[in-house]
Amino acid sequence: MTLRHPPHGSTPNGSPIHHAAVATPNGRANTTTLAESAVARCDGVGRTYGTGDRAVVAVYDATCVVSARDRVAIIGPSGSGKSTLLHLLAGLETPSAGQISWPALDGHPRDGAHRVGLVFQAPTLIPSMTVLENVELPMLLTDTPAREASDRARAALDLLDLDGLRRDLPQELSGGQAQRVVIARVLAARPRLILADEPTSQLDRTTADHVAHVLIQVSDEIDAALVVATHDHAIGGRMHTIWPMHDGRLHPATTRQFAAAQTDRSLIDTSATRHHTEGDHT
Ligand SMILES: Nc1ncnc2c1ncn2[C@@H]1O[C@H](COP(=O)(O)OP(=O)(O)OP(=O)(O)O)[C@@H](O)[C@H]1O
Repeated sequence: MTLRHPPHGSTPNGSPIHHAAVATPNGRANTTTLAESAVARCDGVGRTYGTGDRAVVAVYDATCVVSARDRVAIIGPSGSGKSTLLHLLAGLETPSAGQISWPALDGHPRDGAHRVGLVFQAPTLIPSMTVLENVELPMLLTDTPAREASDRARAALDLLDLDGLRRDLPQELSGGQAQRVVIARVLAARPRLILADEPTSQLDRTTADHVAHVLIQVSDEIDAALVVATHDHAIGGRMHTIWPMHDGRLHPATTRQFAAAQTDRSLIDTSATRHHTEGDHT
């Protein structure tokens, strides 16, 4: 099977490694390979949908590390594989090739307590439940005592200035309020890794900026790593690390390179790109 686009940038083993960028006192970015502190780690991960002439490689040979408290933005055109990579990192998809591990989560991204928190493009709230009940629900489903779930949900809603909306139903909320309720739900569950897929794409500029701010504030509050797939430069500019993605491939870059990436329309063009293959690469 061949891809239309050849690999970019490689390491001795042929795979680009995407390390966490770590700020240092002198302002320079260092890299870290602390495998034991990795919240999530991909080694040569691929995901192919379909087979034969219809096969599409959504993610090809991705090697990357998300460390504790990282702030990563995956930026790329529509169809470049950002959502698929997030789903792989969440353990919602199984790789067709390579391996994903979650060393700092005891190897289990979704078992037991809420180790991975998800924020999607459209707020995912249960329409028949109040705001408070929506925030409590995931904790109750994982056997958190009712009193504790209620306390944590109320505290999360307070922190996000949503305490006045506790009894409201999702249909009564604006888009920005609903997305903040989803973030409150993540905050209350205290995951180690937050994965957000275009969390601000349906919001106006002011609301998007506020939601982005809140998402980062919440990640700081609970010491979680944050990975956001986005076209939104306002979010990208606030992250430690940028992972440009194109045709299913991750390209190494850090925030220092982001200014250059912003002028490269190939990284932010929203036109769809697909990468058809002649077979399965696994
Ligand atoms: N379940 C699926 N079955 C078949 N093809 C899929 C599936 N999910 C994704 N794809 C294909 O994989 C490629 C990557 O899709 P993905 O949604 O990951 O890209 P993306 O960068 O998140 O796009 P967008 O920014 O539009 O959300 C696309 O060509 C898409 O059509």
